[in-house]
Amino acid sequence: MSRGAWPRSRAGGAEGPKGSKGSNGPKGSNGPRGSKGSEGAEGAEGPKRANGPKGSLRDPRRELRFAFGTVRRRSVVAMVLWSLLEVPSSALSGVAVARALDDGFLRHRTGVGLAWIGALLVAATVAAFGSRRVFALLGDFVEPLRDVLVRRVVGSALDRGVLGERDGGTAVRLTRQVETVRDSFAGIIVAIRGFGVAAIGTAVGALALDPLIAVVVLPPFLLGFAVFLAVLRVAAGRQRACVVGEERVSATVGPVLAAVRDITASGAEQFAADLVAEPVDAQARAERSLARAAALRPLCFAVGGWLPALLLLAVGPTLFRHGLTAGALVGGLTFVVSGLQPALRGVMSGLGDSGLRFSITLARLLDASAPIRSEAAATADTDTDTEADTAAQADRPEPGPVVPDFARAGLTLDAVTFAYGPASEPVLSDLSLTVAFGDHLAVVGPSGIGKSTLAALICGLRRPDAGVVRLGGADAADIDADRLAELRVLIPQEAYVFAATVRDNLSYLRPGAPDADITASAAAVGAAGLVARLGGLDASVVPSELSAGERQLLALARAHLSPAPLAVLDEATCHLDPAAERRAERAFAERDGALIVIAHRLSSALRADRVLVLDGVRADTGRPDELAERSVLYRELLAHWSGSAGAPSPDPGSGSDIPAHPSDPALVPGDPHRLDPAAGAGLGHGARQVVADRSGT
Ligand SMILES: Nc1ncnc2c1ncn2[C@@H]1O[C@H](COP(=O)(O)OP(=O)(O)OP(=O)(O)O)[C@@H](O)[C@H]1O
Repeated sequence: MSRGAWPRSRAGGAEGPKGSKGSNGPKGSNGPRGSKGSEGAEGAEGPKRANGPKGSLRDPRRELRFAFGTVRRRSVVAMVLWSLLEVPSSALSGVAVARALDDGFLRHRTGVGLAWIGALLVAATVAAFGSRRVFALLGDFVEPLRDVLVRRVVGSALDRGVLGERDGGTAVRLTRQVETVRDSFAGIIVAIRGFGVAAIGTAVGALALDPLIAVVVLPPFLLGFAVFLAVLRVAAGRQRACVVGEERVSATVGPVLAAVRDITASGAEQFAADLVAEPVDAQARAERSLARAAALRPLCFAVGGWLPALLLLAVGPTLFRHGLTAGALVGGLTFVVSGLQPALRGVMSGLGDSGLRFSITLARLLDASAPIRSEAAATADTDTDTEADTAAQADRPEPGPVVPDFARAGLTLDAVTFAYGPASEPVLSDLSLTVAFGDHLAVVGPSGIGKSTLAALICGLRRPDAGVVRLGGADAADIDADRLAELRVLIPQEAYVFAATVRDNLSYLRPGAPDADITASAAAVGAAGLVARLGGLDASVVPSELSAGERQLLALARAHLSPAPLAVLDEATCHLDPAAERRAERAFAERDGALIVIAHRLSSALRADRVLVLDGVRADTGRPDELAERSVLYRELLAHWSGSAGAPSPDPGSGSDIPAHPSDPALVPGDPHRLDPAAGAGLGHGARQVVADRSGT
């Protein structure tokens, strides 16, 4: 038996195994949350790997847990429900053949025989419909995994960059490996699902046809599968040993070959040969051991796939004496040949090939992209053990799980400090802020001052180096991803839409939302016209055919519909014209909950109840009019914005319901280049003053 039966899966296929040593496992997927000093935080390349497998290479369950942890429960439920449509076809296959023979063709009742065959065709059509939906659903399984991995790889590369490590193309290679993981994960899902459908269908069908058939056919089938699982476990371990052995060989042979002239000159040939011999022998042993495991795979198929058929034929004459009909015997064989054998073959190839490729590539990927945390964060954590910090934590909430309640506790930032690297200046320092349920806060500040960083901290995407961000009273760092998604929604500047229906895009954060709610949210943010033009909720979205403004409108509608009480708009309306922006912001302000707008236009700031001005590491908060009086930076920003207020960037393709002409209250009607002093109504004194100043009145 060639070892090809257990393909030599390599990390990332063609890219080869280059991951780093093992790590102590994934600690989340959203950025730098891993523990300092994890082995995975070491460089991802080079001879360090010669030290052999650590951590993850010993435990494939880690990869499976990681992958399935990204799958939403509703996707699993949908997959199971659609798969159920395939069970009748599987169950009917043997039954229909048996009845067609016994009740139809063998009694010269052709019509009855054809009717059973017709019933089988109908069931197969229903099954085909179910399969189609199942394959369409595959994306819901694999895309979240890919997103999590890409975020992790890119985040890790950025963090390493900040720490001064050279990337050397690792991020690109790892990103390619992400595709390998995604495809092999899909292979695993398909294999497991197909096996389940065939096993359940055959069990139900065989019992319905004649329990004797089930008794003969199912035990060897399950035995073959059980043996395969046991062999798979062994093969996976040997596969890993081969990968590691290969790495040891290359790490040892490489330096020896590079030094061959010196070795010859110093007469150290024997020493060098001994040095290389051990890893080469170990590698050969690992390969032979893998080949032996590979030889067991056809045996498993023989037991699970062929033994049931042989047994059926062997005991057939005996069963006839117990009332088994010729049709039932043929039906039983049909179950074996058209149900059990393909299912076993599929699961063997899915778990044996895709499974091993998945497990090893993902293990490498997780290790090589293990999150690293800034020194500052690590130091902060270490310091928490000190007495001083114990005292400082006295006013933290009671220990124990806090159930976040945004309506009660809103958002608070307590003395938050954050820097992108240990050697970097903090972007935010000692920032405290409270946003209650119902608040509308605008965040303003010069470009690069830290507004997006603040948004990421608020949303729990980054963890402060010092201080704490609390959402609904709970430390955002302790809230799991699903709960976080229920608490806050972040709409970034680059809106994300995906190739699916308009409904899928809009209800992504609130699956199963009624159409009326989806339509209401679309209308509220000004996307109703766009939805209508696209062809309604069932129309397909082709992301590349949408303008940036149209993508923003869809993302805004999706966020508006989400159940999260806190909405954070990080320049999320920058591709809309001012009127469309005003409408979208108003929709969010009127929504139940709190709104934080990272403002990029004067009007956004003036509309808010309060404004947070970020100025270097300093910050000031107040009503727009108060700030216009006391904050030099805020006045400068207003002046800068009002100077360029006439340069709105309406997106002609935004599809907004609102005319593209800017009708912002702060702009002179018909003259987008000037501010309207009359617009001062509703604005504070300071803001009115600025409007008046800038409009020359
Ligand atoms: N991932 C990162 N790694 C290192 N530095 C970063 C990272 N992201 C942002 N920065 C730096 O942190 C600072 C704050 O960036 P941030 O994007 O939060 O500013 P901003 O106020 O949102 O800017 P803008 O208005 O231009 O979007 C900038 O100096 C930026 O270069």
